[in-house]
Amino acid sequence: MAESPEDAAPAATRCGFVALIGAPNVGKSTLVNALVGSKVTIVSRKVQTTRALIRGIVIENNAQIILVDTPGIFSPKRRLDRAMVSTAWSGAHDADLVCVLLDAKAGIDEEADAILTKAATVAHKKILVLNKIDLVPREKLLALAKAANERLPFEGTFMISALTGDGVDDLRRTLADLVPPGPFHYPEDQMSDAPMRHLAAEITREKIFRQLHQELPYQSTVETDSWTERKDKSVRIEQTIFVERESQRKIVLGKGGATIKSIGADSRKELAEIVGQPVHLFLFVKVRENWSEDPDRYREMGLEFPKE
Ligand SMILES: Nc1nc2c(ncn2[C@@H]2O[C@H](COP(=O)(O)OP(=O)(O)OP(=O)(O)O)[C@@H](O)[C@H]2O)c(=O)[nH]1
Repeated sequence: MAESPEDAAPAATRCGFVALIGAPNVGKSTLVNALVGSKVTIVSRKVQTTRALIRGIVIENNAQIILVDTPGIFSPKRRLDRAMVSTAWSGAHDADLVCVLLDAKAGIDEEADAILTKAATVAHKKILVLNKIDLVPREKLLALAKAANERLPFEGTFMISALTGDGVDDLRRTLADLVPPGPFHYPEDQMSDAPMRHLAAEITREKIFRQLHQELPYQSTVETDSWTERKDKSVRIEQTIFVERESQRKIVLGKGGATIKSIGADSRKELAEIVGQPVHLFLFVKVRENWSEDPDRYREMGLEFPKE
């Protein structure tokens, strides 16, 4: 976590880390985007798209809220999955405040049940956030809020729709009140400390997800190799997509390179919007057997490499 001298800001400011904890697909990334008001993490219909901790930063009144968007929590089987889960929980233990998100439509299902049990072991203040209220009648929400509050003590319960923005302002104000007093950790104009290279890799990965619907996306990763600002105010970005097998490389390339071309075009368009300047994107596809067992790839994604 960033350090700044105690006297760097007036005493009236507040600043803290808020971890979002919830089952895959509960809407954490959508909520981060709604709270921050600009796209900082990728959103996909497929589960477990968020692999690393990506923070969004919000200023509300005199408070700086640093959001830690954790990977979805689920029962880990593969090594990569275990890394994601332990990263998620270490985010919760390091934070000043924890938001436990429940999908209002799904209610307390098996996954939510496991999360509530584990959340009870986190010592920090916790807030219950029932998301997707646009999909559920009011009576059901009240019953769910009651059931969850009976499981563990929450500082407050919020019923929101991260998608429509309903209730999000209220939640933001409360988070601002609850983070501890202290100086800002980040410059005020900084929306996300996720390095642009990482965000750029996430965007390309999102396009791979969208275009290749089978098993493949889970066995691929993207790294940004270079990011060069050019004299004509455009930026040249080179990225490598790693897959595990030659057959997968062929799928990513597509017939005559059609698939990779289309992935690149989509990604380039979105990157240009985000950076606000023309982007030249170069994508390479490499086979790296067992990349999901390679500690270096984990470091690139901001994850700890689990020992077993
Ligand atoms: N109807 C409705 N859909 C929502 C809401 N919030 C999120 N969603 C949808 O739920 C899906 C999952 O949202 P994400 O934000 O990617 O979920 P996540 O928890 O970050 O998922 P992981 O990264 O897999 O952990 C997306 O299709 C969102 O559009 C909401 O308030 N209402």
